Amino acid sequence: MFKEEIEKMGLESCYGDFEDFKSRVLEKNKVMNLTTITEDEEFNIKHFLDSLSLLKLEQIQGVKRMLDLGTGAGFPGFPLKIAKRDLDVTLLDSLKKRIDFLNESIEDMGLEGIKGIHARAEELSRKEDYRETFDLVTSRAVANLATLYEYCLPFVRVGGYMVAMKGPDIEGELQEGQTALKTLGGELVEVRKVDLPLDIEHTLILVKKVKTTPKKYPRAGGKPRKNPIGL
Ligand SMILES: C[S@@+](CC[C@H](N)C(=O)[O-])C[C@H]1O[C@@H](n2cnc3c(N)ncnc32)[C@H](O)[C@@H]1O
Repeated sequence: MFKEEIEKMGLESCYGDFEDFKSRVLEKNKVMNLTTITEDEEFNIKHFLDSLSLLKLEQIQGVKRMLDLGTGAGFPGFPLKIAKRDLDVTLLDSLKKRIDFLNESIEDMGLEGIKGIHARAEELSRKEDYRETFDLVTSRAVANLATLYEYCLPFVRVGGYMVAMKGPDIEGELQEGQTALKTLGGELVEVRKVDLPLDIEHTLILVKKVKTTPKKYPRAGGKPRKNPIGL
């Protein structure tokens, strides 16, 4: 089923790389915690097809430099790089072992224009080389929206986008995140429902950066998570 789905997307030439990366994740998963999804087809759908659902957003087409924040075992950033070789991808996570695994995989697979960085989002976005420099910041399963806006938006250049990958029930989080979104210079563009095989329904929250983020954000000391803006 996966092969047919990626053929439909015109990505059949990438099939070998998807299989290669999956083997690496599953092999490493025996010695460290990378994913609870180990069954083949479930992995293909929940990790690969879900990550690739971002390509349905037309705003993604012109993106050159993207950051995947809280990438874990590389989702969605790694599959996006496999699918779009001209994309410059930074994979960010605060767990060093996961970033070490990703950098080893990048090297072994001979990929260029992709790197893993071990840091906390709130600290890295204060550095000049990273602040407001990305065309796109993605994030899946990292935090609630109000917190996530404070993690992600400082990295996005004005005119760029952030996409939060969420489950089906998102209304409450969207409401709660409104103050944070406005404070940090974001504007909600679209809430797109995505249907995946096995009747899985996910939601993509597409936000545009319309104004620069005030210098005092993100706040230090774990505040974005403990005390989200507006809550
Ligand atoms: C539940 S995992 C999700 C991983 C991946 N995005 C996925 O969907 O499979 C959340 C990841 O976010 C990372 N993370 C959480 N807070 C972070 C922060 N403030 N800065 C960087 N990484 C963070 C964690 O270390 C963890 O690997």
